[in-house]
Amino acid sequence: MRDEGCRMRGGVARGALKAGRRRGRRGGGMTEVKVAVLGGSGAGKSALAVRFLTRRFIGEYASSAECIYTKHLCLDGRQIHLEIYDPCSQPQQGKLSLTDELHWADGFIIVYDISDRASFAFAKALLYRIRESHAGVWKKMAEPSIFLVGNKQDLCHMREVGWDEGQKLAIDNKCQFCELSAAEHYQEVVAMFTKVLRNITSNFKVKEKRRPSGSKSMAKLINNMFGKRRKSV
Ligand SMILES: Nc1nc2c(ncn2[C@@H]2O[C@H](COP(=O)(O)OP(=O)(O)OP(=O)(O)O)[C@@H](O)[C@H]2O)c(=O)[nH]1
Repeated sequence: MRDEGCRMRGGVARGALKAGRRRGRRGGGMTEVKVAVLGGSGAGKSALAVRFLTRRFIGEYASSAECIYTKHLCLDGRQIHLEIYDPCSQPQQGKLSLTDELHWADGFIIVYDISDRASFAFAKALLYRIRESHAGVWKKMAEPSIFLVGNKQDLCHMREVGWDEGQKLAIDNKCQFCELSAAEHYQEVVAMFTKVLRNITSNFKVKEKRRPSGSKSMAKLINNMFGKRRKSV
């Protein structure tokens, strides 16, 4: 994967989520990929996104503003315009709406902190909400790509959530799983994001194959309308 720089758009994220529902192709042969990083407060959402984008772990991150980071990169010869949505502090109680996120994102990274059981319960609720929506309103849309991440593996001496619990939750929800530390495992963070991007772009390829191109479908329509008539004359 080749890195071609990144940019951050803060404050306007909610509006951008509502506006940016176009999927897949972007001008200039770019593929547009949108990933939402979700999880309980303090699970390490910003740390993961910033680590991937800048290689740095800076320790403290503003949690009062949601933002969308953008990055251009080249993956498997494909130019990608990546947008990463990082919400501000997500309350671990209350009703989960996620409507905008579900509509906006092509894929989700659900983060919990292995030293905080409440964050694991919240990750479970998020997965349930995504699955539930997909089975309902959005069932005609492509299966979203989901990666469950147990963060803060460097704090395993304070572990409250077992590796096997994370693995089981991922299997039950048909998603990928890993444990890592945004603080200490840069390569693992990159590998995880790369898997998410590969998964999403291969979903796009399946969709492209299934859907006939504009000109082909127009030809089919014309054929259906006039071809049959010609036969009967
Ligand atoms: N030890 C350790 N601390 C981490 C790791 N990742 C994040 N942190 C710390 O956990 C705290 C919360 O990290 P954030 O990235 O702000 O978490 P967040 O989920 O974006 O938090 P909110 O925006 O408040 O919801 C910060 O103090 C980070 O330094 C990690 O891998 N290991």
